[in-house]
Amino acid sequence: MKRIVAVLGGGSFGTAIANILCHNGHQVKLWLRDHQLADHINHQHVNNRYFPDYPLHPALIATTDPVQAVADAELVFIATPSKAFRATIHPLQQQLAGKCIVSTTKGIEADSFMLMSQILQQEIPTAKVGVLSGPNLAKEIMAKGLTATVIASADNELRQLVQSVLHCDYFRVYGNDDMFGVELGGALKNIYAIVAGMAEAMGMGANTKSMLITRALAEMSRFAVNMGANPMTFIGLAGVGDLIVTCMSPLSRNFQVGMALGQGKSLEDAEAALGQIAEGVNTLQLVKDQADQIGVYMPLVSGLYEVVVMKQPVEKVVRSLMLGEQKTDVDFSVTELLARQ
Ligand SMILES: NC(=O)C1=CN([C@@H]2O[C@H](COP(=O)(O)OP(=O)(O)OC[C@H]3O[C@@H](n4cnc5c(N)ncnc54)[C@H](OP(=O)(O)O)[C@@H]3O)[C@@H](O)[C@H]2O)C=CC1
Ligand SMILES: O=C(CO)COP(=O)(O)O
Repeated sequence: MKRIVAVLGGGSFGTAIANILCHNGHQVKLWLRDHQLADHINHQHVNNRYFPDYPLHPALIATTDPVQAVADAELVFIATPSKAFRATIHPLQQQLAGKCIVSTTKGIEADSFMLMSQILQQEIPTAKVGVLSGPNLAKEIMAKGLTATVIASADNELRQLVQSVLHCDYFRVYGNDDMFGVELGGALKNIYAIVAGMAEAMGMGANTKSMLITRALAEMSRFAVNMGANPMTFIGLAGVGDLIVTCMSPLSRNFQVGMALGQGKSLEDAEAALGQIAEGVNTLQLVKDQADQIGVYMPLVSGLYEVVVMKQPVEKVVRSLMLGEQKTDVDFSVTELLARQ
């Protein structure tokens, strides 16, 4: 069945999602800010700022008018950076009321420590809300590389709707009802991708990378469970899956920022050279403060904070991490997990 869908945010991920929706025969409007880029997409069928090498589906309509973009849509995806999320939806409160709205944004709001789904519930209380997250490098999706994602929502109808509009022979969509855990996983893994990029730039070996990814998973799930997430979510695509892809692929912008830092560049230069969003930089500061407040042990977050914010030499921080107090390997026992069910 042909659906009317809107995507707000015509950067890398919004463009990739809009293109799949068109590929699947749905009527799609993509909202973006830049008039010239919108014209180019409508006439040349290429997003020449974010994906100059990939043709877009010719049926994709770009618009710079957000009201027009969402007017007839029953389903709306939001793919703006977390910094711009509330400002994007606030003026559309009336138009978005009662619709199915899915955030694809992997970040946390500064000051409030709110996730995007929580902002949606606050700004548009009548909406049905979901979150799309997983190991989803936009460029690989544009290249039709085989990919899986997770739609998380408490609303079964929304989960089914999103599965039906997005799934195709190169994009598989799994469901999860732990929206909080899925969304937190997507935000947290960006921090560890920066650490992994630094390790890569410093020439560290496979043992080190494996240690980093595994301890990152332990740390992010410990934090998320403390905040109310289901620990099982972290063994899924939106947990360990997304952590692996962003800590291993040079396509990850967070990994690229880490690489630049590891090569001795300043954070400002690293972000400027990227020209796209790397959410992990803001998330680091917010999670460090929150972890300190609620008393969760997060040595990798603290170590990265020491390097990036406190400007401590990376060698000194690595040494103190390695020589830290001895800990157990796995935090959660099977008995404990079963008791949580
Ligand atoms: N890229 C990826 O592989 C994936 C990204 N995500 C998540 O999706 C979110 C968006 O990322 P992504 O698409 O990659 O980012 P990009 O940097 O590629 O694009 C960001 C988009 O948001 C727009 N934008 C930036 N600032 C504002 C603002 N203040 N108001 C309105 N629009 C704004 C940009 O417009 P303009 O071009 O005019 O600056 C652009 O259209 C992030 O949270 C990211 O973590 C999730 C899965 C995969
Ligand atoms: O979230 C992503 C892949 O799942 C994209 O990661 P980056 O934002 O680091 O590019």
